[in-house]
Amino acid sequence: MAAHKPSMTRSSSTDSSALSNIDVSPAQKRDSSSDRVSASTPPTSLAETGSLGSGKVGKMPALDEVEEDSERRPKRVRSGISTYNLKKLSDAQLPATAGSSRNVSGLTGRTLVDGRDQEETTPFGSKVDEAMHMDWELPAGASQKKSPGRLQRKPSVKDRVKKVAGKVGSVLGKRGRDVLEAGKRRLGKKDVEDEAAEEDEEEEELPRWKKELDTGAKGLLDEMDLDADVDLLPPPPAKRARLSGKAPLREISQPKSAPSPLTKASTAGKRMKKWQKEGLYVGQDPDFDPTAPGGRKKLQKKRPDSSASDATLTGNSSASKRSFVTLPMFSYLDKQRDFIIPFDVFAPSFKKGDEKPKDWHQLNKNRLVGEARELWEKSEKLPASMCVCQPPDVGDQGCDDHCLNRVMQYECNDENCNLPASDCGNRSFSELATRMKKGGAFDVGVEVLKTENRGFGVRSCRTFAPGQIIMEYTGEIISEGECQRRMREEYQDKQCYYLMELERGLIIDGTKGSMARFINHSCEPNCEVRMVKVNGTPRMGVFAGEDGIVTGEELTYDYNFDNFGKTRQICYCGAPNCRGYLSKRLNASEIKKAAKEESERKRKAAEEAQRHAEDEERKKRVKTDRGSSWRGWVAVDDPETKERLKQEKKEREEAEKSSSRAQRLAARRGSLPATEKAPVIKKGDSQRRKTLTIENKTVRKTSTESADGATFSKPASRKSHTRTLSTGSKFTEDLPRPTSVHSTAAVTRKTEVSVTKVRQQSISEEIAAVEKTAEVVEKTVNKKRKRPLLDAAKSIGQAVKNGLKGNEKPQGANGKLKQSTLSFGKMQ
Ligand SMILES: C[S@@+](CC[C@H](N)C(=O)[O-])C[C@H]1O[C@@H](n2cnc3c(N)ncnc32)[C@H](O)[C@@H]1O
Repeated sequence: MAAHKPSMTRSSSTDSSALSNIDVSPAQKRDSSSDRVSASTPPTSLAETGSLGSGKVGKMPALDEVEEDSERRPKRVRSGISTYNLKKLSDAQLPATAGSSRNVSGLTGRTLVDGRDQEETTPFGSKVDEAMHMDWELPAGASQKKSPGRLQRKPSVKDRVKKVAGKVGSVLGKRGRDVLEAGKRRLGKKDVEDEAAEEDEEEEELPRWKKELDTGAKGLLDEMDLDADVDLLPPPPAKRARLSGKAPLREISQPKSAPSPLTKASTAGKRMKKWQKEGLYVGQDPDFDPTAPGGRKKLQKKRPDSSASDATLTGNSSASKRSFVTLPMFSYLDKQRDFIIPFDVFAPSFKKGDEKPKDWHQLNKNRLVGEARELWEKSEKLPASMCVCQPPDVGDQGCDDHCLNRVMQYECNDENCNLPASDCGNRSFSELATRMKKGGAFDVGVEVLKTENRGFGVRSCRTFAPGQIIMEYTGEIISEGECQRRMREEYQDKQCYYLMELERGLIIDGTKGSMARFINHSCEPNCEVRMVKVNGTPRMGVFAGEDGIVTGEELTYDYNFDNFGKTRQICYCGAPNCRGYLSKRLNASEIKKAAKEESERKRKAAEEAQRHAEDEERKKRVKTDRGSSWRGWVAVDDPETKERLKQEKKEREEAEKSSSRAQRLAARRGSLPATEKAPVIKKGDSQRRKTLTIENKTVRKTSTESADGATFSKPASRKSHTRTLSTGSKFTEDLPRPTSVHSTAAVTRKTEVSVTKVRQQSISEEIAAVEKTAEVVEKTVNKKRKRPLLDAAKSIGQAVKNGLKGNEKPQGANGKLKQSTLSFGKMQ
């Protein structure tokens, strides 16, 4: 079988990272096997565990392990699935060791090349073996018969077989077995000579399962409208989305297409590693470390162009320079997910139990509605443009910031751009179309998340370079009139609006629209939304901002609207320079005006607050001053009344000072409190008199009604009235000036009661003294006689006491005080 020995080494000819470093050279096999295994593994645990976590891709044991294992096992002939052993197909060239047969699922490079022990037992295998040898060692003449391109395709025959086998080893389900059988039949039928010719047919007639595997998860945007560039791509893959569980399988093949900016790297040079296409590294340059100080600067250095960045991110440039890539965004893992197994990392889509947006009709292409259609048709046709950009230097990207098309917001295409697509840096929507066509979660690169206080939002699940297109904002295109109508009639009760101006007079209503509708506002955004004319059609794209986007970041842009809804909405973006509201960013004069208005508003608010505080304070004071008898009158703020009362007080004070009569009375009264000094009422003060009159009446009434039942039931003299009145007046004066007349009466009543108590004490003392005197006199003067004087004194005293207690009327003729009572009156 010397002719079957391949003489070349293949290090990266397959899509799979697991298979990409398989060395089929027997000479080198043993020495470098372990190195190759590690080299084919992504540099962190993510890629390794991606396959482990999925549970669908077979575990890859280390080569030594496999060898040991095989030596221990007895050699056995396998049938069924095992007859399709890749060892056969790949024409093993390693020296055979006893019992080197292995389980298919334990795929390693060694497994693929060491299958000699089964040759005799598998005619099918030997056929394939022959075919494989033909691939590699066709005589020169034979190869010349075929087209020159054939030789280039030959490695892919092998790869494809390996892929199939890889699936057998990894999927291991009924489907896998069916596939295997189908492949077996197909291969078995064909003649070796014809096989290569049929490759192309096979490629076209891929069964559904193959398409699914090839395309992987369709992702979330299965209705994406693809523009003209899509024509260059092969027919779309399976219609239904296959979610992240299948994501690791997508790497198996790339769609054959004309080179696009995105696929350029993979078609022109090395193929992309799995970890570069799936997982948190997607879109990330190996040199890029967002956690390092100034790490983002690395992103900024890149050209603000998606195709350029994606080309560099494929690993062709810096990936090859480094043996390790930087770690992905751990914030993503810490904050958003439980880090259980890395498979979670590979499943950026919704998990069970996550809240999903309701009432979202996904619409991934713009739809003209109503009169917008007419407006659209009538709209000014854009003039054709042609950029004059020169081919870029090696490693650079053309159509940069100076590109005429770019400046005019036109996207370059083959008609309006001189450069080939691979050199042009102004084909964002074309790149987006390619990504969406692939449809995997990491190609789409975004997912919906539920935020704490802003409803739903959108988060990236890959890295985007500055200026790279992320997604398109699509929805129903409506006219302004229709927009007003919807706002008025349909959305009046809504919290969220999804309206965005596309062009003059045309608005995109994303209520039915793409995932971009969920992007929230931030006063310090990381994205920007721009209109670009693609083949003459205006489209709205969401682009990464100048700092780029790292995996796990929430996407935001500045809404910058005038009136988002009827009232201003409070902004919860949390940016240090947050404007506070979801409102427009203002220019200098508007800021000045707004600042003035704001300060005026603040001043008024402060005044109001001050007034309120004063009112509160005054109410409190009034309450305290008035004590428990206070009935809740409101203090009067009327300045006139205040002034008048002040004046009155002053007059009274002066009168009090100058009244000698008042002083005499005070001296005579002795025990009475000084505050009860009677003021002198000025003549001519009619107002004052009037007030006093009212008080006077009140006092009289009070005397009668008093619970204490004052015994002075004989109408009080003019003098006593004056005294009482003065007391009431004084008390009133001390109050914080309620103007109610009613208040004066109440206060007066209280005053009267307090005065009466003082008098009661005084009277009692007098009575006691009189009684004592009478007793002494009678004892001394006439012991034998009756004691009329003492009796009279006692009688009077008793009467007074009774009167004070209110029990009985005082003793005396007709209930009236006797003569002696008059002297009591004098004693006051
Ligand atoms: C276009 S929608 C964005 C998606 C929305 N969060 C949802 O759940 O559908 C705009 C609405 O989101 C909310 N929103 C967006 N950004 C916000 C922010 N920074 N602060 C508060 N609310 C915000 C507001 O209610 C706004 O009307």
